[in-house]
Amino acid sequence: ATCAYKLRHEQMHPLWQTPVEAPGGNRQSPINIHLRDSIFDPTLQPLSIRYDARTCRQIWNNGYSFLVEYDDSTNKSRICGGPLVDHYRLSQFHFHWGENNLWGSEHTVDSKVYPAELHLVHWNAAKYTKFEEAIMENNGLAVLAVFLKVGKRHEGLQKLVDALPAVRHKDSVVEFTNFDPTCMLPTCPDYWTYEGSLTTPPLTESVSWIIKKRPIEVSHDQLAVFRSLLFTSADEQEQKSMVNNFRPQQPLMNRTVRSSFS
Ligand SMILES: CC[C@H](C)CCC(=O)Nc1ccc(S(N)(=O)=O)cc1
Ligand SMILES: [Zn+2]
Repeated sequence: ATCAYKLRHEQMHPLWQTPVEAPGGNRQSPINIHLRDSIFDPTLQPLSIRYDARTCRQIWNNGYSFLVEYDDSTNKSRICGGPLVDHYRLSQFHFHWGENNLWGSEHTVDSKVYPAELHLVHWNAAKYTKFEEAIMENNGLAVLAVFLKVGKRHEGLQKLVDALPAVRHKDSVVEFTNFDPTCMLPTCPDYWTYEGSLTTPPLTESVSWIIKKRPIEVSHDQLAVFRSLLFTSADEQEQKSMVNNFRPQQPLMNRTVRSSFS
């Protein structure tokens, strides 16, 4: 495991080879979830998740991952409950993955790493008027994370996989509609939660993280299509494959991870 860990660190995306420490960060993400130190919190509510496929708008390659973006001008796609006090609107979802099936996730569970991790990004529409404002506030964002493991083919994901070749290069955008992210959520309601940050710049400490305990399964071939994307734009001569786009893990500092299950 240590050799894979070392190899994983060396393969990391150049952006992270010199780990970017947020100035004075004491609630940075991602982290390892150490099960023995997590605390069951019986006051945690069930998560209430409502997504409307009709709010799905486009998919684009931002040079770091590929994002599926939603219309967040209404509360049609939103989450509330769980550790959240307010309701949060879905803005986009994206993934982080490795160059192989040995690593790729940002969070780990007792140091177990998954080949990929899904992030559904929401912002606090009860307190703020737009995403760019919420991103700067300590209760501004809620990211729902789901681990991916390699196994049987994920039928719901195939529509997304089929759209990826159209956004192969950085800054390419295509219309992408009628996709309900509910199909990518495990049926098991169990999750961990902790207060953290964005895992890419601006690294703002504004995220309530909600991490599902159970992974979803995708096929080896589906994950391979993620790795066919490029970090580079069409006009750059060197084409770099988009892999290992995960941030190094950050110190837990004075934080506790709570679980919704005992
Ligand atoms: C000027 C800022 C700009 C608007 C930010 C756009 C954005 O959405 N950033 C983002 C979102 C989620 C994550 S993660 N990986 O889920 O922690 C990381 C970065
Ligand atoms: Zn992410």
